[in-house]
Amino acid sequence: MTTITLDKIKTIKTLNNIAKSGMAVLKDENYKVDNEAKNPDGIVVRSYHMHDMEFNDNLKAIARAGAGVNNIPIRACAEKGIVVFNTPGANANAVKEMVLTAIMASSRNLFQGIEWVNSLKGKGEDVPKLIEEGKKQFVGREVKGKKLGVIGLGAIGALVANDALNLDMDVIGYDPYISVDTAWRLSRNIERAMSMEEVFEKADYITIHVPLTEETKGKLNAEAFQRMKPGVHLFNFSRGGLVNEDDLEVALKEGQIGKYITDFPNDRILHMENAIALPHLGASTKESEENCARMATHQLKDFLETGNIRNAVNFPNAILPYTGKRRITVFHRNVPNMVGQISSIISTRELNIAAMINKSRGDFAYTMIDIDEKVNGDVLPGIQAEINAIENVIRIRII
Ligand SMILES: NC(=O)c1ccc[n+]([C@@H]2O[C@H](COP(=O)([O-])OP(=O)(O)OC[C@H]3O[C@@H](n4cnc5c(N)ncnc54)[C@H](O)[C@@H]3O)[C@@H](O)[C@H]2O)c1
Ligand SMILES: O=C(O)CC[C@@H](O)C(=O)O
Repeated sequence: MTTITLDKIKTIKTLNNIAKSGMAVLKDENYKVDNEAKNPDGIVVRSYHMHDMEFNDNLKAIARAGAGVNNIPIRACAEKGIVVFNTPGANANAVKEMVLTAIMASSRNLFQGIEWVNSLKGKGEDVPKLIEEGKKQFVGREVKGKKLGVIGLGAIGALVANDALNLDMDVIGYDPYISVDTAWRLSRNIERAMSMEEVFEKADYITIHVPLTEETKGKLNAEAFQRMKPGVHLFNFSRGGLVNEDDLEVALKEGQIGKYITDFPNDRILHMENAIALPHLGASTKESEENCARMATHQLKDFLETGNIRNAVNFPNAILPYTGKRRITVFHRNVPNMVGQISSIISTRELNIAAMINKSRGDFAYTMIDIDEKVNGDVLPGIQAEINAIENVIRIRII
């Protein structure tokens, strides 16, 4: 008979540096953090590229301490019943502060100004005179009264849009998939664009805050640049892949884009004039790293211990108050009659279902069932085998 091991110690592997206060959440006798582990139950990650990784059969969840999940093969994970979490909003304030800093700094030519002043090192007593003579090349413009276009009004975009109003900027925003919660938080003084093109045409500054997906990849291209006001400043604190670099190079050369400020440089970008490159610092504050790490590890722990799913990106959220009784969790495809088949396997053993939840998201679904009595361990392998044999079941876990 197969043995089902319940309540064993869970091994966690980290693929990036994760804030200590986050890892402290997993510091108890039920967890072992081992970064060399070959068969971890859970992985905590930031930007580590996971697309080429092989996942072991024991891996149950990946917790991304951050927002973007383009470094993780989330569909392939769903196919294996591996839940991928992220931490929505946990680093949004850090990125917002960085974007607003970048808007002001680019407007006043601070980046180039500082570089030039540093180049005067060694000029001795002439430095003050040279500065007064040379500063005219860095005359900037004020943001007050200019229009900021915000593409993507999620956790970061909404904060940027609201706060830009306090800098006396006019703000126009575009997000066809905006959530109700975010819409409530947005100031009514933000103009609503009906298309991305409208933002391109109207804004003096454009900042993009959308995930990198098949839909958004390369969205900022020649066609987009041509619609923009000449000399526009473009801010990309989301992902490099949103921009077509061939087209960007031309637009910068021709002055159609006045400045491109990005958190995602590569060698090519470093060679482009008026491209200002930052070392992916948007979320790099102590506060944000701790927020993300704590949220990620709490979600991971809760899932490993109770099966509850909060803030997954490839499975639905599903929360069923945990009673400590036997819980059967099943990942399956989103097709009819799965709940019926699963529950009949339980009821034929005359076990009473105490609570149940079934949620779906796209092609995938998740069912949790609590059994009333603490069942004899011998019954469980049979239940597991029968549920596993149902067509369209991806994975079963008994807690
Ligand atoms: N530079 C950094 O360090 C850093 C830090 C955090 C996040 N990010 C990046 O920023 C992105 C956004 O982060 P967030 O926390 O605001 O995420 P979020 O999920 O809260 O917001 C994304 C928003 O984009 C919208 N959207 C999706 N497709 C769109 C489209 N085609 N057109 C317009 N809007 C669209 C969504 O409706 C959503 O409101 C992340 O996916 C990540 O790639 C970067
Ligand atoms: O982990 C980081 O430092 C950056 C994270 C950021 O790019 C995100 O998408 O949340």
